[in-house]
This record gives sequence, C-alpha cells and structure tokens, in this order.
Amino acid sequence: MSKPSTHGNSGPAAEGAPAAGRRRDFLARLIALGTGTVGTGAFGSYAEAAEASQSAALKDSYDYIIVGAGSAGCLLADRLSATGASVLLIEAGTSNINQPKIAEVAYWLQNLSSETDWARLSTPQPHLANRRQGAPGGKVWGGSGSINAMIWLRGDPRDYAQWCRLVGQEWNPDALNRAYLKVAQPAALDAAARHAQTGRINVGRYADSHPLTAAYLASSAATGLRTIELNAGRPLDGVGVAEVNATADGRRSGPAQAMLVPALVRPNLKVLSDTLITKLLIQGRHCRGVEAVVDNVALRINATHETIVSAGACESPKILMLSGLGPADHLAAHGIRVQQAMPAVGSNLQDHMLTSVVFKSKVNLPAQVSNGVSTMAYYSTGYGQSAPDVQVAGMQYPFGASLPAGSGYAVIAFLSKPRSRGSVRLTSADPRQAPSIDPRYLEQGIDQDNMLLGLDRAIDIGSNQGMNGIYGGRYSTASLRSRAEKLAFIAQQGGAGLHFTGTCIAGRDASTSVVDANFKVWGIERLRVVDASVIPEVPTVNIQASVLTVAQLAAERLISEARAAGLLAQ
Ligand SMILES: Cc1cc2nc3c(=O)[nH]c(=O)nc-3n(C[C@H](O)[C@H](O)[C@H](O)COP(=O)(O)OP(=O)(O)OC[C@H]3O[C@@H](n4cnc5c(N)ncnc54)[C@H](O)[C@@H]3O)c2cc1C
Repeated sequence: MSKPSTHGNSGPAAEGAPAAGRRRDFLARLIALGTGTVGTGAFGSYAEAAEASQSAALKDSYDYIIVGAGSAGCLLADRLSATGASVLLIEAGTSNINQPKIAEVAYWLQNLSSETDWARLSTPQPHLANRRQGAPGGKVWGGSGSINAMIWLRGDPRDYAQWCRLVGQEWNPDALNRAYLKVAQPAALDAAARHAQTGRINVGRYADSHPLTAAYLASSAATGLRTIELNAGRPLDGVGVAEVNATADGRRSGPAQAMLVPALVRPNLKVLSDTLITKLLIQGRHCRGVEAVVDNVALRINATHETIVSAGACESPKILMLSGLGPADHLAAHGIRVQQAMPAVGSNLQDHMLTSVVFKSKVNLPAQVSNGVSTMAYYSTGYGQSAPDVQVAGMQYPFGASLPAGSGYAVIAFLSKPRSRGSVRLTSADPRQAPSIDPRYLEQGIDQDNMLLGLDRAIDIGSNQGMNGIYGGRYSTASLRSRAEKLAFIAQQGGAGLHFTGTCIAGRDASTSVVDANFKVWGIERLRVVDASVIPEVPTVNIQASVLTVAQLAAERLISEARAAGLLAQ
C-alpha cells in the first residue's frame, strides 16, 4: 500500500502552489467529462486524482477533521468542503477505487477478505451453531459503500417515524425525506421529478428484463402481496422490483465515485489514505482533533471547528473507547484512562441476519442483470405501526451454493426488524486489533419466530405456482417440516446481514445514548459521530441509503450551526 507523502507543518500557503492549480484544472476536466460515476476510461484518472489529493501538503490544523472516508465520511467531506471550510478526511484504507472489484457491479464479492475489507469476524453465535460470522467492512475510499452489493432501498416511513420518537424532532420524517432527496438521483425520473431530487447517487432499475423478475412478482402475489414501487417513500407493504446504485452499463455509483471524487477539485479538501486514526485528542470536555499513524509515526492533527467520527458501526465505538469514552469498567480492564464514562458506547449493536434458500432450475437461466437482485418482498407479523419484520429477496443466481451458472436461483430471507441487541467491545488497547463483535443473532424468541416466517415465505416464493416451468426442487435435501428442523437449517445456513447499526446510538439522554439529535457526543464539545452507528433502530431495508440520508441531515446541521456561530460564511 502506498503511504502518504512526507509532510510537515507547511501552512496554508502551500495549498496555492502550482501543483495544486494543475490538480484543480485536471479534476475540473475530469468532472466535465462526467466522471461523477465510474467509467472504464476514467480508471487512470481516479488514480491521478487520488495521487493529487495525497500529495497536497498536510497542515497541522483544519476546520473539520473527518475520521473515515466511508459512506458517511465521503458525503460529509463533499458537503463541508463546499462551504469553503478546510477539511481533512482520513481513511485507513486505500484510495484505489479504480479496480474492477470496486468499480464494477459484477465483482463486489471479490472484496470480501481482500485488502479492501477489514475482514473481521463475530464472536461464536450460539443460535447459529456457534459459528463465527463474517463482519466485513470496506477499507477503501467509499468504505462499505465501495464494497457493498449496491442494493438501493430508500426505506419505510414507519422507520423514520420510529427514529423521530427515539431521537427527537430534529429527526422528523419530513427532514429525513428532504435529506434523502438530496442523496439519490433515480435514473428514470421525468424532468419535473429530477428537479425536485438533487442527489448524485445514480439509482437505476434494470431487473425487469430478467425472466425471474416477473416470476418472483407472480409468486409473491400468490402469497398475498400486491406490487409496489420500492423507492417511492411509501410503506413497504408488498413486493417490488429491486433498484441498484449503479449505471446501466454496470458501474458502481457509490459515495466515493459520486461524492468524494467530484469534491477533490476543491483545494480546501485534503484526503489522507492508508492512515489509521488511533485515538481522539480529548482534553477535559473538548475534542481537539485526532492522533494518526503516518509513516509509522504518531502525528497529532487539530480540528478548530469539529472532529467527526465516521468510521462505521464496528470501528467508531472502538475509536471512542480507545479515547477514553465508553463503559468505565471495560476501559479500566484494558488500562485506558476514562475521560468520560459512557455506558452506551458499543452497546445496542443490531444487524439483519439472512438465510438463503437455493433452488434448482428446470430451464437454463440467463446471466444475471446488474447486481442479480430481482425483487424485494415484505411481510409482517403485525402490519401497522412498525415497518415489516421480514424482507425476502428474489435473486437471479444461486447465492450461497456452488451450482453451475444458469442452473439455479436463490431466495433470501432477511430478519429485517431484529429485537436482539449485541455489542462491540475492545479486545485490546492496541488500535490495530479488531474489536470483539457480538450481534447475538436470534437471541430473542421473537427473532426466531420472524426468521422462521422469512424462511417459510422464501420457500413459498421460490417454489409456488408463480415459478411454474422454472422450479426444479430445493438444492438442499434437508427436511424442513418441523419448527426444530427449520431452526436447525437456519442455524447451519443463516448468516450476517452486514447492516451493522446502533453502537453509538443517537438518543435523548447521556445514560442510554452516545450522541444527541444533532450528532454531538454527550458531554464533549466539538465531537460528533455520523455514520451507521448512530442509527437508533436498524431500518427494515438494506441500510446504505439510510446511512447517507442521516449523514446528509448531519451535514446540514453542522453547516447551519457553524453559520449561526459565524464560523462559516452565510
Ligand atoms: C459486504 C457488504 C455488502 C453490503 N451490501 C449492501 C447493499 O447491497 N445495500 C445496502 O443498502 N447496504 C449494504 N451494506 C451496508 C452498507 O454498505 C453500510 O452499512 C454503509 O456503507 C455503512 O456506512 P458507514 O459510513 O457507517 O461506514 P463505512 O462505509 O464502512 O465507512 C467507514 C470508513 O471508516 C474507515 N475507518 C474505520 N476505522 C478507521 C480508523 N481507525 N482510521 C481511519 N479510517 C477508519 C473505514 O476504512 C471505512 O472507509 C453492505 C455492507 C457490506 C460490508
């Protein structure tokens, strides 16, 4: 991995040097060429853009320091640097987003356990036959938004209403809806709707052309569901055709491609890659900035306005705990001086879990379209107040089984409103060590019931009359008649949903939450957390759109507060 160039306390003057001017011209040309979304011809350009950003001199102080160039971090870097404030974005992983496994829809799985993945494991899970589950996360510009499967789901308004109840009026559904519209840009919108929706993430619907899509809609209808549009902002009571944050020609449109790269044109934004933040600089009741390891040297960099932790739901609580903010006993056990006891740090871990049911096909199925997801269907044990308990994905390939291409398909059941709560804890005071991640999948009986409901519906959707002419039997020969047999199947086949949330939960008081409704860490000035970790209850859908929506809300708060305080120009 390349290391950041050597730097010193070069001061603002270095930013205006001829190299920076050349970089701006070069990036302006890139953006004029439409590189906000990834294209094959832009591969070299990204490398050059990254190099230019790396080589700009590092100063000893910035208005804003953002820890983690992931989904939330890229959005914040764009929005904050657009105000003219100086912004330092620090990322532990690589800037290389021009490799096919990041840029192309078909290859996302190749990131897992590679150098672009934190490649963490959960603790053994008692209800999953004591198997450890993968707990991956992107370690690259764009973070998990660069290695994810690009399933794009806006979410269910009942989740927004629930977050508002848990956090406060600042998170009201209208504000969240407005924020969402500034994130996504549906490819198929008419001109008037495009005007209302100003986001840069390109969201497209490509699955209709695959024969399994119509079959899944029919088989879902046979279970009693009506067909709905998934990303219309209405309750998810039905089944719809899946959408993807990618271009029609199969290029990822993620936070790095759509938000960070276009922002690199600004000389007031510096990105430092391959750089691990080891702790926050907490003095008394203030956060002064961060400590980072650069070229094996620990370096302190100051933030004059704010430090924003956006390291994701597994790493953000780790960074807070390493900095002395966390459960007092736990910190003491690792010899870490307690700056402020914060019992909620690392608690409330939530994740969807999933169980894939694979089917053999009687006919040779065509190759997958885009990310290979056809439909999303929603079920609940009690429709009404809360968003659906179960999400079922109709897949165009046999996810989780080694069947020859075209000879099988899978239907995946997600436990979409888990009630079990887990934790992230330190394993060591050494920042290079992975945290202990314990989601406690299926610990609550209601989660087992709902996962069973999901399994039943997945079997229905994969095998009922809607699949006539396609269904050629289940791939697994395991008997699935009794509750015990089904739970045993889930224990062996079930796995992580990879939608970790809640470990720096936003809420109404310091004893049960980590940040307030404005993303401020309780009791510590000039420190915020903005990423999946603040989401108080995992939404019923795959979460990347929700993370970006919440990050947009945070960016607006940061900017309006700074303007009100006279820190930023109006
Ligand atoms: C494999 C996978 C597939 C997924 N598929 C989907 C999907 O199809 N649809 C969907 O909606 N959601 C999906 N998700 C979930 C979604 O992508 C994530 O929830 C979301 O991107 C999280 O955003 P974040 O900003 O909270 O964290 P991240 O995007 O993970 O960003 C955190 C960043 O912080 C950096 N960082 C961490 N610690 C440090 C440190 N100490 N110093 C410096 N930098 C640090 C990381 O390297 C990373 O870049 C998937 C997730 C994974 C892992």
